[in-house]
Amino acid sequence: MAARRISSLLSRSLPLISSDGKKSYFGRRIYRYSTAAALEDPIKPPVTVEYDKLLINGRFVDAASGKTFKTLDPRTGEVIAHVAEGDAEDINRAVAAAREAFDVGPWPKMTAYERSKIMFRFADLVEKHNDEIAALESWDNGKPYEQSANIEIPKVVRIFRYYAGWADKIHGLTIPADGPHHVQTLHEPIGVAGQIVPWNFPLLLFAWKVGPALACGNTIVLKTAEQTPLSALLVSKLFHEAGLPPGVLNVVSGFGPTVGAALCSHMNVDKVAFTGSTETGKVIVELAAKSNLKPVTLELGGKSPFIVCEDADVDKAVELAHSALFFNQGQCCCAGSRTYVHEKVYDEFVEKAKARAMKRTVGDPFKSGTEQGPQIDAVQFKKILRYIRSGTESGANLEAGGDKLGTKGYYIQPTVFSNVKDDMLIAKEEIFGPVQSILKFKDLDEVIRRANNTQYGLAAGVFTQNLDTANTLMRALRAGTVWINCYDVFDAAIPFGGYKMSGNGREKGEYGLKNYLQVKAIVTTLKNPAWL
Ligand SMILES: NC(=O)c1ccc[n+]([C@@H]2O[C@H](COP(=O)([O-])OP(=O)(O)OC[C@H]3O[C@@H](n4cnc5c(N)ncnc54)[C@H](O)[C@@H]3O)[C@@H](O)[C@H]2O)c1
Repeated sequence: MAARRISSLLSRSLPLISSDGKKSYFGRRIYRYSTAAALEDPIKPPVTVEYDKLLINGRFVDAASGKTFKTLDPRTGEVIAHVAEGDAEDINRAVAAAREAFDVGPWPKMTAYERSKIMFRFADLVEKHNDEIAALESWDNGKPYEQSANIEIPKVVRIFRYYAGWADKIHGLTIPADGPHHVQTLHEPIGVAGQIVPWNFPLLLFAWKVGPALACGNTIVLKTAEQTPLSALLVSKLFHEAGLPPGVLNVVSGFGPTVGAALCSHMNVDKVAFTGSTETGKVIVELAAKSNLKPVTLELGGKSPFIVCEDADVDKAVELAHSALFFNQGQCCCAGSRTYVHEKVYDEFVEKAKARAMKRTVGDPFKSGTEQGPQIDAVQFKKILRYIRSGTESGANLEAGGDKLGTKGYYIQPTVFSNVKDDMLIAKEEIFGPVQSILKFKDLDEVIRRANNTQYGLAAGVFTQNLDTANTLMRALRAGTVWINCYDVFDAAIPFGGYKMSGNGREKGEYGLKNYLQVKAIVTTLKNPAWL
């Protein structure tokens, strides 16, 4: 769809939620958001759903059972589409297609350059259809359209170009060994990769998984999240238009305990890559171990610290900490969900963080200027509201927000708690919503100990102008990524993954290729000595 048409639809006048209401509550003044009249009349998304079946062996097909499930609009809870619901039988069909495309070919037998050309063509097609794909992503997920169109889909394009560039640069080594032997290694694709993605970044995580797997010559059966099945079907169609042979990329929509479990348990799947909760990650590893011991890479949950040191420029730190937490409705595995602030700047920081949250524009994702849309679904919505209640009940100060917005869909007020203690649930567990928890600290040793005192280790943020402080923290923090004076920098070349129970393996960058390669050692006897 033409970009012009989409932007004209988006500029329809619709008021955003204003945030200037105030109300006395338990003797304290807290801020309240005004009634969300604007949310009652959702903007019609500028896209239609064309693909709602399973994609197996290059064709869109119904589920073997004929069943479908509903995918819902998070703005209203209304049905967007009925999508074919796969189960174990469909996984069998998809794995058979992927197996054939791997064992017989053509994918791993094509030259790397031919594979890379198809991936580059696909990236061009995604770029061409950017606005249409972004609209579908935002409709199914609830994230602001401008975020999808200007950040996420361009990043999908970048990831595919990055890995297309790697396809013909993957090679092994020659190794000097004792004795009369010529030793070399081949870096070979693993085979059929099972990939399971969550709903918070449906296409970006599709790209993180599909890009490196295809560059290395693997074939794929991918399971989308049941909340967001649509965008992967659309782009997979484009991949076939770009020349991807049938069977190389199969997409099976459906639920975790059926489709997901069948994929992880399948004896003909050679590897599983999973992104989702730590709880489900444990199930995945167990299913893989109990079947054929396939290797598993995991990108799981987090409770990442964002540390504001005493020398920080408070205004900049407030803005960065705000986006570190609230980006994508707070639904980020690496959200900076424990904001540690030095006592010298704490009071000023809390006041400004509250004011910033109050200014956050919550509204229809298709309205230009919206920073925050609805949460993904009723389950997450209720869970977040329970955490907010728990924060208040455990004695944290509710500085802003604290409630839902509107009567339709899953909108939640940007919420800020101060005076949060490490042992409160809101400081320990992953909320996955727009709830900022601010904690006070006195010195570096203390904040290092507290920041590391978690089962997670996905990411950390540090805000300081002092080089020694930055150097100390970047080494002491036990996390897969440490962002210094920045946050959420997701370049295609930068590896991403977790320490501890945030997962294992790294996605993106050169490291991401390792998940999809195995090493074969070739040893050839030489005449002794070889040069005679
Ligand atoms: N580390 C990362 O890169 C990263 C990125 C995004 C999200 N996450 C994490 O994902 C979680 C939110 O996503 P969610 O609620 O959809 O997680 P989830 O674990 O419930 O679901 C993720 C995916 O796993 C599937 N699944 C569920 N049960 C399964 C089973 N028994 N067998 C196989 N597959 C199964 C789901 O259908 C979905 O596709 C958060 O904890 C978040 O931190 C991590």
